[in-house]
Formats: sequence, structure tokens, C-alpha cells
Amino acid sequence: MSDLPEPYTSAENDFRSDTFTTPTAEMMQAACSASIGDAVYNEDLDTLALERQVAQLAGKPAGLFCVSGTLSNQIALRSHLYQPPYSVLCDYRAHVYTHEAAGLAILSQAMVTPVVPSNGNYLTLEDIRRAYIADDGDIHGAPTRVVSLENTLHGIVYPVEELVRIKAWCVENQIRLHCDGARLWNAVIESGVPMKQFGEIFDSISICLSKSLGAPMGSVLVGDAKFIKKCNHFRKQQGGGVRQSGMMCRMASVAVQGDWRAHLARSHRMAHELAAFCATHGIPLESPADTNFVFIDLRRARMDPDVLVKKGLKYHVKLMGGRVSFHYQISDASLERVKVALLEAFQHAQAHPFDTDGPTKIYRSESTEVDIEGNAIGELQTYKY
Ligand SMILES: Cc1ncc(COP(=O)(O)O)c(C=O)c1O
Ligand SMILES: C[C@@H](O)[C@H](N)C(=O)O
Repeated sequence: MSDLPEPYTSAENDFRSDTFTTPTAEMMQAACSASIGDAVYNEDLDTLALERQVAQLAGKPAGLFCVSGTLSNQIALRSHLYQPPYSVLCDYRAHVYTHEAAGLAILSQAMVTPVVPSNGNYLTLEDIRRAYIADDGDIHGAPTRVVSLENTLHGIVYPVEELVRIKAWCVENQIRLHCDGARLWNAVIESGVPMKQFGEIFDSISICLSKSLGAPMGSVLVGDAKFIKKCNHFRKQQGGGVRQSGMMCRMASVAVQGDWRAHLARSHRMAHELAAFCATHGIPLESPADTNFVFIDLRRARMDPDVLVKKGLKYHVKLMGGRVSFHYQISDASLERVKVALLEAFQHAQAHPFDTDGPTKIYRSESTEVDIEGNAIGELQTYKY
């Protein structure tokens, strides 16, 4: 039995992120008969099969298995960038900008143009045109070489018509278009747009297997063959050239061949139910709960995130801030408990409003002991990461 306190050993009550999905017995079984070739030499059959499978889903000629979405995004962006000075334009909340440890600055030596969407939810072509840096010979600038979009971003589904407009403009201006598709599976379910259509729009897509799909790790980066060859070069440089990756890839293949559509649809239904609960009780949300995330607007709710986390522990659900993440392993009972925890935290905020002028972090981890009533013992340790 794990020596971790019970709350930290299951996914059924883990609302911190869909990255906490745990591998299924079927995945573990499949790993036992996975191929064991050396993937650096392109000799691992299950790795090659997964790369082919995901590339075909996206309608792209080639795919590359990466051990993380961060690696996949960063080597894609690096491979699109030639001859600095150059810059990457993205949403100010984009993971490639806010949560990949300045990879763009360090690996790509790129400037970033973070843009606030005028509609509050997703960048439009007008937002991009207003903010991009033209390659017009002005020696002061770092021309925009890549637009990096995220679909979904904070669970918000990108309207495909807007993506088509942005794509046409990027082609006209010789600007590459990358998609951080950590949750593209969720966008496919909610929008009904097939993955192949996103493959026609984006030059490259990083498709995560470790979030809502539930694989233990990894992403597949897809694009044209020449581009993926260069990405493989940067993957090796960054230490991502792994050897017997067949076990992980076989487990991911089980997820890709599994009933992910039903899984994700259920997680979206649960998120929509919580969003409706929030509307009923006047708990403000930061953005539309299109897919599997409900973002509580802590600032407008004047809610202390630590109180929310503690209420979660009291009702035996794991939270880490204003983002409530759903995935297919969340139980119905946990959904009911997270409603109670949230409502109690909101009522506490109404009696004890919490105002902070600091950033509201979405992602952080905490460790704490809880007493028999579920009240946190000692100070809640919260770590930003
Ligand atoms: C939108 C988004 N992109 C990329 C990543 C990076 O994936 P990984 O954690 O596998 O590096 C994450 C987080 O997992 C994410 O939420
Ligand atoms: C923490 C962050 O990197 C992760 N992608 C998440 O969404 O939980």
C-alpha cells in the first residue's frame, strides 16, 4: 500500500488537472507485450505505430513521439524558427509562454508577443494583425515567424472559422502556424470538427496523450516529413531521444484506440453541470466552460484559493486553485462533493472577502495532512510550479 496519505493515491477525486488520470489495467497489460526496439534508431515498432496512428488521425505525413507536451511544443517552435531575431505570437495565457520555463527564450532565443484576446476568450485575426511584428526590414524589430495557438485554451474551444481566417493570413505573410493541442481531443468532441481539419490548418500540432486521454505520458508532434526530421534532431539535442519507448507508446495506443470520445463527452457533461451549479449560486466564472475545465473567477468571487483547497480536502476532493479540471476517471460522487466544497468556500468568501493584487495562479501543488474531519492540519503548503 502506498505510504502517501489516501487522498493522493486516486484520480476519482482529483480535480487539479486532467494530467492526474492514471493508466488503466488494460494499458498496463498491453505494456507487458510491447515492442522493445531502440526508438532512437527508429526500430521500436510500437513507437512507430503510435506516431503513424496519430499522424494519420491528424491527416499529417509524419509524427514524432515526445515524452512530454512541453518538449513537443518547444522543439516544434524551435524547428519553425530560422535566423534570429524573430518572435512568436501567442495568447498571453498560452502554456508555451507561461508554463514551459522560458523554453522559447532559452532554446529558441525567441522573443514572445503575448496578446490579450479582445473578446476575452480566443485571439482573432484582428488581434493578431494588431500585435504582430512585420518582417519589413525595420532593424528595430524581431519579426513574427510563428503564431502559436492553443486549442483548447483554458478549456475554450477555438471556432474553426477563425482558425481558417488566421491560417490564410499566415500563409500570405509567410508565418508558420503551430497548435498546442494538449486538449485538441476535447476540442474535437465539443466542436465536431475532425482532427484532420485541424491538420489542414496548422503546420504542426502537439497532441498530448497524457491529459484527457489518460495515457501515462507523452505527446505526438505531427507535421510534414522534413519538419518532423528536424524536430527529431532537436528532440535528441534536448535529451528526448528515448530508447525502448514501446511500453509507453503501446499504453498510449490503447487510449487512442479506446473509447476516448465517450470518456471526454462524460467529462464535459460533468464540467457543464458544475458550471450550471455555479450559475445557480452566483459563483462567477472566468471563462466559458466549453469542455472539461471550470475556471472559478477567484478575484470576482473574492475567494481565497487556499480556503478553496482546504474545503476540497474537507470534502475529500483535490483542488489546487480556481481551475476545476474534469477527466473521465472523476466519480459522480466526487462531483457532488466538489459542489459542496465550492459552495462552502464561496459562502466563506462572502463573510470573509479575500482580495489579492498578486497573480491568481491556476496551477500549483500543495501537500497537507488532514485530520479525521478532513480539516487541514498545520499550514497548507502551496508551491507554485
Ligand atoms: C495546454 C498545455 N500544453 C502543454 C502542456 C505540457 O504538457 P506536459 O505536462 O506533458 O509537458 C500542458 C500541461 O500538461 C498543457 O496544459
Ligand atoms: C501544470 C500544467 O503544466 C499542466 N499542463 C496542467 O494543465 O495541469
